[in-house]
Amino acid sequence: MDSTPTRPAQVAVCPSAGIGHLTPFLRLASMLTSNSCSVTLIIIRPTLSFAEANQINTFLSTHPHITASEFHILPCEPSSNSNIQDPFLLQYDAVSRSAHLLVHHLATLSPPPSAVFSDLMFASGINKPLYDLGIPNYNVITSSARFFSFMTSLTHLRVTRGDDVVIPGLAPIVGDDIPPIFSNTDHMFTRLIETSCRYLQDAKGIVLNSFDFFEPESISALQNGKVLAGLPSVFPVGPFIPYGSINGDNIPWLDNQPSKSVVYVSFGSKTVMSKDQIREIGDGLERSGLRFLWVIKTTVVDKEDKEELRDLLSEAFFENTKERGLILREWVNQEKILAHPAIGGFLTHCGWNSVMEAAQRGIPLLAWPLHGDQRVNAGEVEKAGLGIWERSWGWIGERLVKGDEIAMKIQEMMTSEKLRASATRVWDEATKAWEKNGSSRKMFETIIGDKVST
Ligand SMILES: O=c1ccn([C@@H]2O[C@H](COP(=O)(O)OP(=O)(O)O[C@H]3O[C@H](CO)[C@@H](O)[C@H](O)[C@H]3O)[C@@H](O)[C@H]2O)c(=O)[nH]1
Repeated sequence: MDSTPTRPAQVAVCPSAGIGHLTPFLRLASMLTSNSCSVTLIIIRPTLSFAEANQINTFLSTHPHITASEFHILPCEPSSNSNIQDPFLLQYDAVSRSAHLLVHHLATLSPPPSAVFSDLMFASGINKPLYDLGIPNYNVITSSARFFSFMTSLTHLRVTRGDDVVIPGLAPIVGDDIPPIFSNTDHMFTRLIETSCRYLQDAKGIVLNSFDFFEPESISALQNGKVLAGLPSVFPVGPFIPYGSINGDNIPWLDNQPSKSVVYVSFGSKTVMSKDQIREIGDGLERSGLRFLWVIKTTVVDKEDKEELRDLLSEAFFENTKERGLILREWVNQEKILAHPAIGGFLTHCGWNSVMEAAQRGIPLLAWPLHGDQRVNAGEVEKAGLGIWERSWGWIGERLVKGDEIAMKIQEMMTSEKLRASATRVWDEATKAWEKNGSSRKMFETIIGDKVST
């Protein structure tokens, strides 16, 4: 018997910008370190938001075995042809333009990585060089399998605004669910996604934060090569496992609410909506008569000044809901909130992390997408039985959705026995995926096995 001790695999984990991309990578880093890998976390500098900086600090303090290595990206540049204002999109572009420098940066790590887990935004700069160096590189996809299928298809199909998109192996993607920017091939973000996906073939594998039960059609079409021939192996290993103790305090108010009675309302880390729409949500929550925990964000990046709550909502609203509602403006610990027994439903924009976190807890969702992948994600939520989606509301901001409509849908989410049962089934299946012989666990073990032996 070979008595040589196996050296732990040296893994570099490379997230890109924004909490929605950072969080799944921190979870993955934690999962890898719990499975005997020695992990170096690449930290993009500068970070855009306080939330990211805090999350990284807390993560590193709770994971002393993980080494951090700062990677300074090139400055953001205003987009020449599409007038992009969103600081996160500009940051993705800067990450992608800096990606070739990451290869040199990785080479300076000591010991050098024997495997890399990197965000799709790095693909154009690192996939080919790492392939040539014989270092297995797994591109980690932070969105749904279905939206990923759409992104990879941009390499060969033209999107016409409003038209359904037909992808082999999948039910057509409804035209209205695709953000209009994807019909503009010159748009910086469209080019970024398309170019990145061209390099996927040089990756060792594609890691998805999804699981077989949740997205059977897309996962199987990706794995069988129907979506795109030449893709490397696809590993659905979701939901990524939360590592606990992220920043954000306990909310004692929740402890005093009855089981499954509270509607949690939050639209992710960077959502902004009009004041009128915020007032209508307030009206909806008031009319619903339900308890609620509402996280209001009025800035795209949390470093900007906040609007006074009293300027957003009326005195009457505060008076009428003071016994049953709590509004928070700061960063909350969503992971902890969703795990709290008082939470009975979640009005969400369907950012994929929020979807997977709700799946892990069996929390019924009411989907109201804002942008990007979120309408496609909402469709997956509905199909899997985790939530309901009122398509007529459109994207957030497309039309003013009135309080009475919101109240009706929230009540449906909170009272439907059928929905609660199907959401509980999703919870069971998400749990099973990570049990011994579960689909995600087996996939994860395959990656670890491949990597250690490379
Ligand atoms: O106050 C807050 C707000 C958010 N979160 C966490 O932050 C993450 C937010 O991620 P997500 O729900 O995916 O929303 P976004 O930040 O909007 O995510 C971006 O990234 C996702 C993954 O690519 C995409 O699906 C989204 O469309 C895109 O907007 C989740 O883990 C939340 O639990 C908190 O803990 N506290």
